[in-house]
Amino acid sequence: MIFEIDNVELYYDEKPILKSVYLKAETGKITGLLGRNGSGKSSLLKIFFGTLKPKYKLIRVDGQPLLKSFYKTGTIAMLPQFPLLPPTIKMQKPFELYEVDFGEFCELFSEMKSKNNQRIRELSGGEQRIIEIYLVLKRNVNIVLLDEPFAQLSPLMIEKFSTIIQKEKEQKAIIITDHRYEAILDISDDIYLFQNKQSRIVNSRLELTNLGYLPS
Ligand SMILES: Nc1ncnc2c1ncn2[C@@H]1O[C@H](COP(=O)(O)OP(=O)(O)OP(=O)(O)O)[C@@H](O)[C@H]1O
Repeated sequence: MIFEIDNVELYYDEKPILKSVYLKAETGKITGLLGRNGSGKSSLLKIFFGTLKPKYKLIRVDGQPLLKSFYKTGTIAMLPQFPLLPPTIKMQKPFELYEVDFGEFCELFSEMKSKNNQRIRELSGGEQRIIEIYLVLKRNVNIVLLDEPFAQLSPLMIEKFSTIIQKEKEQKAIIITDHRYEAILDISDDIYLFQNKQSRIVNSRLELTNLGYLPS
């Protein structure tokens, strides 16, 4: 499947944030978004998901315009920057809500198995994030949006999730943004740089340096 967002125009209090932004994601591909702080990456993900209304945008799925908020279709999942899970529920509960196999999770993350009776608020920030990323990635949807999944993860966890993301892309389109640009460059099939309120495809690390995103 091909997912496109086109002609995005976003203003906050009349201040332009995004202008004529275009982005494409495809089943079988990881699309990485890079850009300086405040360049509009999170806003674009929220607009795609449907929780932020811009002045203008057009979303197409396999060429057909999508006329309702994407999240209302039940075919998209998003990991926002902020915590997703209610703090008082027990760790195992959201697996039922998201219809994700808890046993498989425990096999992959054996260190989390003994914590299955703990409440979300009793886990570390990184442990909570591990559960959230896993749930969003494993949901039965067509497209997954990940906003800074790696921010609280240790290097080994970043590697582990990079592997899971690469496996999940076989059935899904995945859009990911993170300031750990090495990890993003490693796993992404396509990279967009957000700059000057616009998005552009970049093809090499040198281009990212020449465009002033990476230090020379
Ligand atoms: N609710 C809001 N009201 C007003 N301005 C906002 C709001 N949310 C974001 N902005 C502004 O919009 C711009 C883009 O923000 P956004 O969070 O999309 O950037 P980002 O590229 O995801 O940044 P970061 O990498 O730092 O998370 C920023 O200048 C920010 O100050």
